[in-house]
Amino acid sequence: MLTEQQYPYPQHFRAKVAFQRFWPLTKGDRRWLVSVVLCAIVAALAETVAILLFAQLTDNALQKGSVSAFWSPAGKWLAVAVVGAVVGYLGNSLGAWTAERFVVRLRARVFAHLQKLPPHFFQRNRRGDLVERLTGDVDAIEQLVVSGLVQAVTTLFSIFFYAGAALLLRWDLALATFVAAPLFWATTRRFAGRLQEVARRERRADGAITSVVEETLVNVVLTQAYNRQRDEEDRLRRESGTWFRASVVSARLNEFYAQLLEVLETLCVLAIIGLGAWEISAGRMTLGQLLAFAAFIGYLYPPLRNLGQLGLTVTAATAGADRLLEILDARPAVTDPPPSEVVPTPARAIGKVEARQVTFHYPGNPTEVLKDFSFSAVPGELVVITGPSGAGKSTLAALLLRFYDPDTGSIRLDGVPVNRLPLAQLRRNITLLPQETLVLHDTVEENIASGRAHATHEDVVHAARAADAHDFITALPDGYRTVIAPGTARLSGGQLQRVAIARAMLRDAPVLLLDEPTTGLDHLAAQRILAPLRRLAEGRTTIVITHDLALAGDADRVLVLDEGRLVQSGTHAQLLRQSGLYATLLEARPAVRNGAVHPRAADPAAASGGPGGTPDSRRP
Ligand SMILES: Nc1ncnc2c1ncn2[C@@H]1O[C@H](COP(=O)(O)OP(=O)(O)OP(=O)(O)O)[C@@H](O)[C@H]1O
Repeated sequence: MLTEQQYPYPQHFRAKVAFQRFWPLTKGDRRWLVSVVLCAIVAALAETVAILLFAQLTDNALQKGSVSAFWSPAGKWLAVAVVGAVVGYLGNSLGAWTAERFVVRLRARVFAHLQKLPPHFFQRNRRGDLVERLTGDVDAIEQLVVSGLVQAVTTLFSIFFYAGAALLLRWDLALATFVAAPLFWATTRRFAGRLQEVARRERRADGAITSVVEETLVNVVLTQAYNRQRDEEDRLRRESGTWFRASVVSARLNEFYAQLLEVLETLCVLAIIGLGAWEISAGRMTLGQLLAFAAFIGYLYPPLRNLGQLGLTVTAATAGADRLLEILDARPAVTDPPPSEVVPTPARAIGKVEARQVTFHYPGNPTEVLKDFSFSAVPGELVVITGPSGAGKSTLAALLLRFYDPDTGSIRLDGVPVNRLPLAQLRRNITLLPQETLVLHDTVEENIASGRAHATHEDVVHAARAADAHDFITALPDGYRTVIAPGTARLSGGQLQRVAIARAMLRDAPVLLLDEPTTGLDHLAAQRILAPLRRLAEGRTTIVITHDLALAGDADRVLVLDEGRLVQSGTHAQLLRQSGLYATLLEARPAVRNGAVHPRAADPAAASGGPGGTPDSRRP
C-alpha cells in the first residue's frame, strides 16, 4: 500500500480523479439528484421568505403593538413553513434513497471486480482490510460523490439566497460582515491537510483491526492449541493503539476546528449587533431589519461551515477512494477472449486435456515454476501428477482452470487453446475438488445442490448415495436440512469431502481435477472416499494432484514433476522399475500399519499391484 509520501498527486487532484472515476455510477439516478437539489433550493428559499416575514412582523405587529397587523404575515409565514417542511422531507428522503442506491451499486461493482482478481492479489492483501474497503471506504466515497455533491450545490444556493437577502436589506452592512468570510476559508484550508492524513491513518487502522479479528477467528483452534491467545490480544492491542491514536488526533482536530469556527461566528454576530445598534440609534434602521439582517448572517454560517466540512468529507473520501481504486485498478490475470477470437465449441466438452510445452512464472516472481511441460489426458483416463513440494503441481491446476495464462506454450481443451474459450464455459467443463472443501453457510442439501442449477431433492439424494454420503447425512439431526457452515465441526474432513464429491457428481463436468483429495484425512477416512472418487471418475478425464501415492496404483499414467519439469511418466509399475524420483518418493513415504495398504517399493506385490495394492482399491 502507498504511504502518504508516496502518493504522486496533490489532494485536490486525487479528489478530482476519484470524483471522475466514481461519478459514472450515478447514471440512472441523476434526475433524482437534481430533484434533491431542487427541493433543497426551495427549502432555502422558504427559509429566506420566512425571515423577511419575521422582519415584517417585528416592525408592523410587535413594535407597533398591532394585532391586526399580525394575522397576514403570520398566515404567510405558516404557509411558507409548511411548504419548506414538506419539500425538506421529500428532498431528504429522496437524498438518502439515492445515496444508498449508490452505495449498493458501488459495493456490487467492487465486489464483482474483486472476484475476477487472481489468487496472488489475495495473497498480497489481507482479507480483513479488503472487507473494510468494501464497507467503510464505500460509504466514504458515497459522501463525496452523492451526498457531498448535493450538499455542495445546496450550500452554494443557500449562501446565494441568504447573502443576497442580507445585501438587499443593507448592502453596506452586509459587505462589512462579508469581510470575515476569508477567515472561515483560511481556517478550513489550514486544517484540511492534517485532517486528511489522520483520516487516512484511521481508515488504514480500521482495516488492520478487521484483519486481525478475522484472522484470529479463522484460526481460533490453532490459537488455542498453541496458547497464542496473548499474542493475538497483543496484535489487536497494537492495531487498536494505532487506531486509537489516529481517532483521538482526528477528534481533537475536528473539535478544535469546530470551536474555532464558533468563536469566529460569535465575533461576527457581535460586530453586526454593534453596527446595528449604531444604525438604529442614528435612525437608519428598524429593529425588525436588524433582527432579519442578523438572522440572515446567522443563517449564512451553517452553509459556510458546511463548505468547510465538505472539504473534510472530500479529504476522508479521497483516502477511501485511493484504497478502492487500488482494487479497481488491479487487473485480472486473465479475461474472456474478444468474441471474434472465441472458437465455437459445444457447451459440453468431450474432455481431452492437453498441455503443450508450457512455461510459466507467477507475476512478480521471475522464477519459472513450470518449464517446457507437456502432457495430455483423454476421457476415461486417470492421470496422477506427483512430485516434491513446490514442484509446480498446484500451479498446473491453476493453469488448467485458467487462473493464469502460460508464458509460452498452451493449455488446450478438446484441442482448443483455453484462452480461446469463454472463461465460464471452460470452468463449467472442469470440476475442481480442492484440498479444502468449499462449504456454504447453508443446509447440506443446498451445499450439494450448488453443483447444478435447479437440482431436485431426488438429484441431491442420488448424488449423495453415489458419493457414499447419504447414510451419514440422514443420521444428522435434521438430515439433509442440517445447516453447516465454514469452519464448523458438524462434519468430519472425510464427510465434508464426500459432500464435495456429491456436489461434483451433480455438476457432471467431463474433466475432473482433484488437488490432494486425501490431504488431512487419516488412512481409513482416505480409503472411505476412494470408492466414491472412482465412481465420480468413471468416463471422465481425471487429473489427480497428490503426494499420496496410494492413489497412483489406480492411475493409467503417473507424471512426476520436479522443479517445474516433467522428469518421469508411466504407469506405477513402470516407474517402480526405474530408479528415479518416483521410487525415491515412494521409498520416503511412511508405511501404513493396520491395514497395510501402502506397501513399499521393495514389496514385489506392490510392484505388480500398486501402492494401494488391496484388490478392492483397484479401479474396475
Ligand atoms: N501466487 C504465487 N506467487 C508466486 N509464487 C508462487 C505462487 N504460488 C506458488 N508459487 C511458487 O511456485 C512454486 C510451485 O508452487 P506449487 O504450489 O505449484 O507447488 P506444488 O508442487 O503444488 O507444492 P505442494 O505440493 O507443496 O502443494 C513454489 O515455489 C511456490 O513458492
